[in-house]
Amino acid sequence: MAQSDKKLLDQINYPEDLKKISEDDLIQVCSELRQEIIEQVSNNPGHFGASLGVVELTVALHYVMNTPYDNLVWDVGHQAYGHKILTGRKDVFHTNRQFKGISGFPNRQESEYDSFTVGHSSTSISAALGMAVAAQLKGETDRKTVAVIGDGSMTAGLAFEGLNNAAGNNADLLVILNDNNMAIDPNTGGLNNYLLDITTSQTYNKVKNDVWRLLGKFNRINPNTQKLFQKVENGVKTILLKQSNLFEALNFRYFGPVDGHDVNHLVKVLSDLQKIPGPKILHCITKKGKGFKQAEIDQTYWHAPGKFDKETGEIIQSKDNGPQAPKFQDVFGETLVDLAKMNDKIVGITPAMPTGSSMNKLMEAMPERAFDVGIAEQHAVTFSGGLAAQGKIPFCAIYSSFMQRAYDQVIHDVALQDVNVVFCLDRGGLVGADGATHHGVYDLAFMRCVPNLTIAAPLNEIELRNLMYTAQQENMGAFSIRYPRGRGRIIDWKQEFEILPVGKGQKLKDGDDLAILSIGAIGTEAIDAIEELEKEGMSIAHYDMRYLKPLDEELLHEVFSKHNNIITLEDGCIVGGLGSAVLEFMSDNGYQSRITRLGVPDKWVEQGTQQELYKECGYDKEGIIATINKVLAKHTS
Ligand SMILES: Cc1ncc(C[n+]2csc(CCOP(=O)(O)OP(=O)(O)O)c2C)c(N)n1
Ligand SMILES: CC(=O)[C@@H](O)[C@H](O)COP(=O)(O)O
Ligand SMILES: [Mg+2]
Repeated sequence: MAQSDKKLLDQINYPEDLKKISEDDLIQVCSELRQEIIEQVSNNPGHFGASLGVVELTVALHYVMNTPYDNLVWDVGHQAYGHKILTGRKDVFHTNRQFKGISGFPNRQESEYDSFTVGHSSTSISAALGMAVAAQLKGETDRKTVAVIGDGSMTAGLAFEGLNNAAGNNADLLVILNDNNMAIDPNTGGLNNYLLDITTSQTYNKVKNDVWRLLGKFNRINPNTQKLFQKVENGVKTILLKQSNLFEALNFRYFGPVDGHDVNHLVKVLSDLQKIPGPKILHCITKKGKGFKQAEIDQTYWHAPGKFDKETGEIIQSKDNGPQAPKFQDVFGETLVDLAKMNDKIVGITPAMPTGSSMNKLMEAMPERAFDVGIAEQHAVTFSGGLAAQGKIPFCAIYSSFMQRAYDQVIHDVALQDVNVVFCLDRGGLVGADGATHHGVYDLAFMRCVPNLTIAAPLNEIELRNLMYTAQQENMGAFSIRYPRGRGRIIDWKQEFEILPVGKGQKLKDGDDLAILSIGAIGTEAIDAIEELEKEGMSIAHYDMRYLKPLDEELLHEVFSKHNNIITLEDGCIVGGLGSAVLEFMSDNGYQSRITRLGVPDKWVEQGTQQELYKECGYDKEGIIATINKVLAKHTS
């Protein structure tokens, strides 16, 4: 049997095992944990740089805290791989993000060490505060609560709502600000500049050192002299306030910045902070990708790389199967640049996803007309509303699942204003390995009930391009276009622009036995299914609705007058989307066909490849064929 090179990590399955290791050996534990993450993720891709950056913090936290009794809340959770490995999941970590495997994010259903299910950013402070207050109410005075939040996630309004509330109620909460000066792309905005300032300012650091010296003394002195300490500390605090420390001004005690890669120092600091009650913040400076050269250099790429060689860092390319169709996000990015050249009213907005959404293409081509507003979906939408109120045409690109956070802004600050904002909802539908927190399956349903909003979903890349072209025509109002994660099928997609009339779908093919009504790119699964069934002599009609709102009623009258059996197909929740809209149409118009709805059932769908998940939900090619056969077997005899 091969000798393990992880002698210490091999002995650790749970934090109680970690606690048996001597402080002197913690550096070695960190090195082995880092190596484990590198080996696992090189072979089974996932989030990488963020977990490498918090190895020392993770080890120190589990060394000092009494988890799971103490609550440890990770923000986003993409950095929690080390946490998972140290809390009972080392042996199953190779199934990370896979179908029926473990989740890529902390998940309450998966482990008692995951105190909160996460995936969307900036929830940690509010959730941790809730836990700290609950502990207070239950009289659990010994129970500690820690939130770990990145500098990127700290830019969201929700994080500040949590800070504001925490400061007002004096609960025992430690917020660890993991500052690596990066989001997925470089972090932006005033807070980012502020954090850089307090990290580098000489005067500030002198005051900080005084605080640490006092803290050291505090641990050695007896309780009777603590009052004296507090007096001195209040004096220091006043100086800090004079330095305009934002967190101090919010009534948090601010400590740091500290080196987030010095595990022994972190253990000491965290132990010290456990003795200080009330809301406090520890500012840790870390490097995203720490310990893997390439990941430290190109931090955006290595946020979530594909497979790579764990020794050399070389990316392992998938087999070359000839020219590939583009990713939908790239069709969006390139088309936006083309349109912005033609129409000078167009501007682009992304909440912290320039690379993921391909807004970076407009940022490169026309930097003055593209805005990365930080992780701030609500602001991104209202900011777009303001731009549009002054005659601009904002293309606001947001992942469908993150748009959930900005629902009121869609209604109140765009639709109600009657302005021309184009929402480009990327990752619409099941997204795959990110799982339940990230599936973009609700937008069709939650957008459909908003008045004054046009809702479209392209069948393919050419339609995406043309819908974007259509949406920026005069007086189009609020317009939402959703498209999936990944690639389409059309290689030659850059064709002449064409207007796709609002509220008009298309008949893709005639047929007698049954009709499929689909919306969006999932329609290609129906195309494949129909092709297969035609070989067996079946005749299936297929309509691509293209617009969910307004619905193409003319087309629907045609469908209902010809067909008794209709299947609706959408890569979205079955409650409230296309299927529901078609049922409403049928009822309103007195038709009596049989409608079978295919889409995401009313339950949580976990992680897997997109194909595995389409299958699980019954709307991959085989699932569609099975449904057609079932419907026809039941109703044609
Ligand atoms: C509401 C929401 N918007 C966007 C994202 C996408 N996202 C995931 S991680 C991340 C960057 C987070 O930056 P930071 O908190 O600094 O963590 P780091 O990756 O630097 O460790 C973003 C934008 C998300 N998960 N949730
Ligand atoms: C953690 C997080 O929210 C992002 O990193 C997300 O996983 C990105 O998804 P894509 O890979 O689809 O860009
Ligand atoms: Mg960061």
